[in-house]
Amino acid sequence: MPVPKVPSRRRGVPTDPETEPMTAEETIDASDARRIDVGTAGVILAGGRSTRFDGGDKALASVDGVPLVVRAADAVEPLSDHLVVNCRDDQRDALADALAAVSIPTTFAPDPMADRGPLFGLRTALRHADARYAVVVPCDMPALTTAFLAHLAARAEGSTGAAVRWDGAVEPLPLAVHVRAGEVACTETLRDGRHDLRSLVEALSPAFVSESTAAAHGAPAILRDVDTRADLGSVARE
Ligand SMILES: Nc1nc2c(ncn2[C@@H]2O[C@H](COP(=O)(O)OP(=O)(O)OP(=O)(O)O)[C@@H](O)[C@H]2O)c(=O)[nH]1
Repeated sequence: MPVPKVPSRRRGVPTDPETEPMTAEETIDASDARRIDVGTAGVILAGGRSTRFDGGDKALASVDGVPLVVRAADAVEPLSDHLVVNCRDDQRDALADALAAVSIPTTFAPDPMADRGPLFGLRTALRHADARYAVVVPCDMPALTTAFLAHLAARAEGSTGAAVRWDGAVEPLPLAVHVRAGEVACTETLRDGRHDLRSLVEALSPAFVSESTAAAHGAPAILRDVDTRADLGSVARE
């Protein structure tokens, strides 16, 4: 099956990453051609600094005794052939300890440069994904359900991906994305000087889950993220 075409947003400017000059950091390894293009990867984005979360990495903070990163893994694991965890190098050991019980193969994908934002982190993760599609979740959305992610993944089939629109605005995470199309769109978006996941979703032009379907799955509660200690407390009380 061909890679779904990512709509080009830059008229008159070459946008093919195979022909456009690349920085060393963007060079795609030749082994890409041998990468597997079937199945689904679960991707957890965990490379943020948790600056609003008073003390420590929020990915390791617990709700009902279960670390947020483990909740993220539990949600994507039933849909995935393998798991890719994007993080910084210095987070890796603690995250690996927390995720020791994950039963599918798990790859850590540390960013070559820290603090470049979640879009950069997603591209790093997609480069480690041997799969046709990836179901991407942040480490800090503890109420996400496998059932909702399964719906998102099903919506993505045959498209560049699927995302959620809530109250008229794009919610860039969780996201189901065609791995190769996603890599191209991440690279183009970063080259355009945009570093946010909403710009990626705009570039991908994916399918969208309707608000009524999202609501039937428990939105907005399932989409609540944890930024602060207070957020953690209120999620735990629900
Ligand atoms: N790889 C990578 N991921 C990031 C980066 N910033 C945020 N993320 C991830 O993106 C998702 C949303 O993160 P935010 O809550 O907006 O940011 P955060 O850095 O984790 O937290 P704050 O420092 O409080 O803003 C989380 O899964 C983060 O781990 C980054 O610079 N690199």
